[in-house]
Amino acid sequence: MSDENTNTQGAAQAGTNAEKHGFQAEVKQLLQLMIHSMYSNKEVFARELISNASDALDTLRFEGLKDDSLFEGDSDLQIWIEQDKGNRTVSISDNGIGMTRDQVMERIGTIAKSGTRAFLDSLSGDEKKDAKLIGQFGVGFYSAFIVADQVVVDTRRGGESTGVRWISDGGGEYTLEEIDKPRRGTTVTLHLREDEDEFLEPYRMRHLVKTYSDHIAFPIKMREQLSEEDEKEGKEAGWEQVNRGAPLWAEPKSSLSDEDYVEFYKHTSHDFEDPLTWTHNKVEGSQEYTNLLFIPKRAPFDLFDPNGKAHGVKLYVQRVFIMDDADKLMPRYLRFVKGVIDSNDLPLNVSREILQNNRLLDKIRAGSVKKVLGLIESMANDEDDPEKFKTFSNEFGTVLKEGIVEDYENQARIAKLLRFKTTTDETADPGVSLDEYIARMQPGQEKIYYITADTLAEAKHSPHLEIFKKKNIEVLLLTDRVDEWVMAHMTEYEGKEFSSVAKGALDLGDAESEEEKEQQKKLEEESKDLVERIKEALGERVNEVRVTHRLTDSPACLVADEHGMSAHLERILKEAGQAMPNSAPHLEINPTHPLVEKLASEQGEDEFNSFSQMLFEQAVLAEGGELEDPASFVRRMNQMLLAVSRGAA
Ligand SMILES: Nc1ncnc2c1ncn2[C@@H]1O[C@H](COP(=O)(O)OP(=O)(O)OP(=O)(O)O)[C@@H](O)[C@H]1O
Repeated sequence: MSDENTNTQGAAQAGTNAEKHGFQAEVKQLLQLMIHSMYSNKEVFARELISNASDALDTLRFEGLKDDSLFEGDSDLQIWIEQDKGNRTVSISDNGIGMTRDQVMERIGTIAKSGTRAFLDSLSGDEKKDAKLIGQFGVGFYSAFIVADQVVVDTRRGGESTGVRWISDGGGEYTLEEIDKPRRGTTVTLHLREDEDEFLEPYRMRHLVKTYSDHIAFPIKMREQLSEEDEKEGKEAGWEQVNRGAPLWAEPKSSLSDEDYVEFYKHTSHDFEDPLTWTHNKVEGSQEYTNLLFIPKRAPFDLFDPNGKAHGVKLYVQRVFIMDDADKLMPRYLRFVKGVIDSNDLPLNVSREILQNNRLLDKIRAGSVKKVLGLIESMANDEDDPEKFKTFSNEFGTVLKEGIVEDYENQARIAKLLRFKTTTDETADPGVSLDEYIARMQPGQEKIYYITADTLAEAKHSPHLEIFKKKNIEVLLLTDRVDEWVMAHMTEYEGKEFSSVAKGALDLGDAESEEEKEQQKKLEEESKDLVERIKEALGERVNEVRVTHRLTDSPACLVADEHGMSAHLERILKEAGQAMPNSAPHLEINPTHPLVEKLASEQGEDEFNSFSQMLFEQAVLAEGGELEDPASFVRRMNQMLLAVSRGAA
């Protein structure tokens, strides 16, 4: 067994048939950054390489279910760690699935993750901060270069006749050559850097394995430690298992410590930070399964990248790894959840096709979603430790919102967990809940009001909010990209309807007194002529002109149809390249505003027209919209300024 676990004498020299290849530019940059910013956490290499070995064993066990020949008669799956003081190397070997030459080129030397470039650009140069970010990106195999100045990978895929050797010093190039490799699987040999001799000490590596990889489901073996006597006699050390070697999730909760969970999380998720929280359940009854699900502390950099592939939740059947296609196990809106689900009932020879429409799996998924929502609820209700929910909400609140659309069955539960900035409390961290909103609704107020906009400033200063401010009615300020879409699907909460302040004729219900309603009616009567004249002047640019109910300080604003799209949504869709029919908005005017009074007294036809256009155009701007003909707006504005200054002179 031992003969294969180290592959070189001193620094490895590429053989004569070796080919040189260059790293992808991103890899080069990531390597340099990693070596510098991760140095204070250099021991992560052990966890990362052992995780990769364990994944390779999992894959072999799964593929071997269908193709027994992959095992090549050796189904005793293990990981070996060998230290060689003479050559100053540490090697980590597995008899897992291994890689073909093409796979090596594809997987080591390139980074397939989408958004890598953007990620690298987002690094600040501050080593401490960057270390956290890189950790979240997944340092993986490349972490080997933190402690090694040369890394050699020998690998042979199960069933292939030849192996391949990959050698690199992390400087931008690697060589590849064909080798003879009797044992299937992979050996990664690290030629340690000058000051890294600590990793040659057996107790140091054992400690690392115990600390970080105790619950890897496969035996991790190291050399027995010989007594002085045995050494004198020249006895060769055998192998002994140094980790616990049982899958953590299968053990009873009572025997596990928080450290056990944290260590396991870091392994399965390749996360660098501790998880925020977790839930571990053994479900028995008509279905038997175990789930161990974690919520991370930080959103991955590609959370909103449609091509981003999160590590997500892994499916096991009777402890055998089956797949990590997170979509089947967790809905999209919980894509940040990590961990394992292990079923006792699914057949071991399941294929992805079978899993496509599997009722058992659907039930497991539904049960696991309920557990995750329960976990979030317990954070939200934990008054002793509000920080956790704050972190959760700030990192994942936006994704959770997608659940309103995606998971109708749990909509009410999800809505309860959302937090919003509002006109009453825009500094609340993480925000105001709908329950809090309802508790402070004004007497007579029946609806939950909201406004959507691109930015908080735009939302806050919208003229649509004027009457709400005056009446002390709280309005939710929605500025996430998904908000329009979410609100189209969330019509009510606890029997209270949602209402956009920018849509339809405003009805404040009993929040308005009879007297106010009378006054409004009177104003509408008196302004009939003015409304008609403005409508005539604006023609097709507006749908309807009416006297506002919303404004107290502004002269005019735009309003969308009750059931139509808000101007904000129309803009989002246009920006996304969707062809939009040009739907004209309603213009609401405030006849008590001095500018509108001035307009009403304008006798000249041309002046009235020009003034009306300007009123409309400033309403478009106040809404965050763009003018089709900004130059004409500026011309009209200048004309008016001149007229005013002449009048003043
Ligand atoms: N011991 C191994 N046996 C087989 N394949 C391996 C082994 N180590 C690495 N690989 C392959 O190389 C790929 C890249 O590994 P790397 O550790 O960089 O990234 P990762 O494990 O996919 O994700 P992360 O960046 O989160 O660690 C792996 O996905 C795997 O396909």
